[in-house]
Amino acid sequence: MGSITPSSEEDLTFPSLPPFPTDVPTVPLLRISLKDLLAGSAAEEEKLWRACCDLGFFYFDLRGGKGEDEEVDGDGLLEVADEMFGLAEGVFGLGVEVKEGFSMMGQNSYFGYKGYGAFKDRKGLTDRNEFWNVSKDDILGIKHPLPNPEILRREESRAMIRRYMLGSHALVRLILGVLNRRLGLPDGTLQSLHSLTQTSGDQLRWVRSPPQPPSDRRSALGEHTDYGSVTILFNRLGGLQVLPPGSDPTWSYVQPLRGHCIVNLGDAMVKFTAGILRSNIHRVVEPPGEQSGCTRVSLVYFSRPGDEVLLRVLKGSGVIEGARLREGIVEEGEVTAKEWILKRAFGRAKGTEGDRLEKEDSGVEAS
Ligand SMILES: O=C(O)CCC(=O)C(=O)O
Ligand SMILES: [Fe+2]
Repeated sequence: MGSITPSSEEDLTFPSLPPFPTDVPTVPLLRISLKDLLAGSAAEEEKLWRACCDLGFFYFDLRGGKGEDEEVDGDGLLEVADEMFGLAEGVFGLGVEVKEGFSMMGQNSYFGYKGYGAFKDRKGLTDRNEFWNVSKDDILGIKHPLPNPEILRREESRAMIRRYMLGSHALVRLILGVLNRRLGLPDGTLQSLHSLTQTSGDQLRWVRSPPQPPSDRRSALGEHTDYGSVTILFNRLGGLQVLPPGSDPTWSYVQPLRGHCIVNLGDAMVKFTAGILRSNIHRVVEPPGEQSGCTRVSLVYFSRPGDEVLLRVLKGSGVIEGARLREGIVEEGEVTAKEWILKRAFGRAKGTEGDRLEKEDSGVEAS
């Protein structure tokens, strides 16, 4: 695994942070240019398709990418993502007791706060992160507002989060549009399963992991596949690792690149396409090298199918039907996205079997 070698005129580092080391294994994710994709580049579309089939992870270069309808706005999203990192400081800076008052466990809800060490991995080891989930349906007024601390009830915070969610969702729709075409599905199929106005488990998450004692280090966030559809991730410090497919896989870092987000597919896309698309195992460990002394915060948008969407192989595409037959997938029973998300989310809280993929079980925790 080489390291990312940007073309010489590009500086994709984060000047205010210690550098990402050059001597650790990294995954050479494909870099897709939003600008070129929007301009209709067939080569860019082909790269996106390959990345989604082969690894299920890619970099999306957001710089200068603006759609005609103004919904997709790469620079606008980069800007609001920056502001969202600022808001995260205020949210995590609240006292532990305040934060615990919004615990997702206490509320038996998937939204709100998860305290440091509240989840266990399969080996029973507790995590080394705290996170906060905010519901898209709350922010867009599709459901009534959930309990939130004052900092997240402020209209300026809600407006910022709304912009961030709309911007991320616009990217998701663009990606789904390309995949829909390549899969030969009837026009708009994937987009309609991920409509903004439907109730869904879509959410943002901030994840925060403080430095760990050198003598006692472990994953900050255990290995898992995401269980939704498309994840849009903003990283600044290293720590995210992917286990690439292959006979002798090595956990490899994803080097954060300024101006880019990281996109990965979740298990719902694998289900819908009978395994044509890939959701890859990943985890978060301490930032590498000189970065290990820093507190790591990441910003994630998880898009998921609408609550009532059935998690099953999609009809209407010969390509998908061929894959279903090849894989011998016979579907029994019906699971809605809502049921599936709750099962996967709370399986994880307990570190139980409930949190695993079924047939395509990768034997790992899900996120
Ligand atoms: O923090 C990251 O970079 C990744 C987070 C993640 O994988 C998750 O929350 O599912
Ligand atoms: Fe994840």
